Amino acid sequence: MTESETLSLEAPALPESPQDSALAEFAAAACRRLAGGILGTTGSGLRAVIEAEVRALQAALGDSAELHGVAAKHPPRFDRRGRVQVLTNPVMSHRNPLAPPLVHHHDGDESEFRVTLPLQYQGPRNSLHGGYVAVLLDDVLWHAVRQMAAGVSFTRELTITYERPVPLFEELRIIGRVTTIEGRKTFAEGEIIAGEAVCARARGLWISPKSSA
Ligand SMILES: CCCCC/C=C\C/C=C\C/C=C\C/C=C\CCCC(=O)SCCNC(=O)CCNC(=O)[C@H](O)C(C)(C)COP(=O)(O)OP(=O)(O)OC[C@H]1O[C@@H](n2cnc3c(N)ncnc32)[C@H](O)[C@@H]1OP(=O)(O)O
Repeated sequence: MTESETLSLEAPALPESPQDSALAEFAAAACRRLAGGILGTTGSGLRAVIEAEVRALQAALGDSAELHGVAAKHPPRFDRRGRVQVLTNPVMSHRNPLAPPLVHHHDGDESEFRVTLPLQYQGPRNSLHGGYVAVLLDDVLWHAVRQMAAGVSFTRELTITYERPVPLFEELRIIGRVTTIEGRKTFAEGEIIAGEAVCARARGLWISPKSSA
């Protein structure tokens, strides 16, 4: 059980209604679609994309049936001091339009994301921007470390090897695993795989600050 799950049980009430949490994630999804549409269309196509999302948002704000029964994946929680906490992570949070909607699995010392990335992540034509390659690997390795190491650890060193372009528009497997734990230091490695091809590899070191170990 994560820290936030434990704290939410002690909380007297949720900081916003379940419908508003669902609305926030719906709005984030509309922002993602808009970002792809603004980059991927021009002229009348562009106007159609914008109009469709504006209409969808207006309908959702008007409490349309669209959101009934939809549970937010990352509703706000209370922390230990009773403050509202929103998951802002730009890779994981369903409430953050910058984060692609990915599926996360964890098994033993390994974490895996599955995601298909749209146009707004493009660097070279039809390929993922190299900085975002590092972002994804940093996050998946951090999740593997988080499961295995005591306390919260921070990325101290991260080395990326770009083997071949990471494709957009097809499902990627992004994998991280812990290799060694030495006191406050946790070493991890991983890769991004498209089909059968390893496109990028990462290895790095995470350190837990003295106070949190
Ligand atoms: C979705 C679920 C969420 C649930 C969350 C719940 C709680 C979450 C709370 C926080 C969430 C945080 C992150 C989550 C988000 C993103 C995940 C991705 C990860 C990141 O995006 S995170 C941001 C980027 N990151 C930083 O912002 C770090 C900046 N940095 C520092 O804050 C310090 O740098 C620190 C603390 C890292 C270390 O500071 P320090 O002072 O403790 O370190 P120190 O120098 O003492 O080294 C200790 C020992 O490591 C050895 N050592 C050092 N370097 C080495 C090397 N290269 N190779 C081999 N050994 C090495 C030394 O030789 C010594 O070894 P020895 O102990 O044996 O002497």
